[in-house]
Amino acid sequence: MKLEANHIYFKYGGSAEWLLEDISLDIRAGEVVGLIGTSGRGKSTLGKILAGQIGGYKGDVLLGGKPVPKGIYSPVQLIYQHPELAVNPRWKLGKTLAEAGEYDDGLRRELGVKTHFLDRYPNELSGGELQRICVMRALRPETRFLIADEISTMLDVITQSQIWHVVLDYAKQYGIGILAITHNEHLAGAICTRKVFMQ
Ligand SMILES: Nc1ncnc2c1ncn2[C@@H]1O[C@H](COP(=O)(O)OP(=O)(O)OP(=O)(O)O)[C@@H](O)[C@H]1O
Repeated sequence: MKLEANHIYFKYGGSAEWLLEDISLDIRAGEVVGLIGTSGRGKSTLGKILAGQIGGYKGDVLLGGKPVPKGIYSPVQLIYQHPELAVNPRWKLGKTLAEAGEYDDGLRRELGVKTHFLDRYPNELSGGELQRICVMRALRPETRFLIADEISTMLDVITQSQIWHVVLDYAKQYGIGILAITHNEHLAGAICTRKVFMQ
């Protein structure tokens, strides 16, 4: 199975020029594709389009040759650089996690998510603790592709490598394909099976 973006054109409202102009990209099951490019080039925007979080583009996003299903737990999961923007600030984190269904307790331990974190609101955790929960939410057997948008930039090197280790192991186990958006050439060199440059 592959996730593909075919001939995508997109601009934000009010802008005269295309931000994305005839962009095509595909990610196959089990691949770790690094998406690399200068700041402001539209990498995060493309990630959001692939994950179905932005509409109003021209072109197609297909999963296994069909439009990505909507209205259910999405098989294409996006993890953002800013975890605080990805969760409901008024919900305790246990509720946020439960929304996606039952969670895997082994995965919780591997990611270093303490059970008492789940009884707290997002502003009662550090950025790194919150990001671990967002990673945990996105790693489910139903996930087919993961868009990881600078997911570890706010973490120290040890935590960064611990989290990527868990993500890559999980992806391998379930044949998940990953698009890793990063500025970090060292990280891309260590984790990616292929790199795509947006210039
Ligand atoms: N919601 C929005 N409305 C209007 N313009 C936006 C919006 N989000 C992003 N942009 C603009 O679109 C351009 C591309 O942003 P995007 O975040 O996709 O780039 P990027 O390649 O991921 O950048 P970086 O590497 O700095 O994260 C930027 O010029 C940004 O200011």
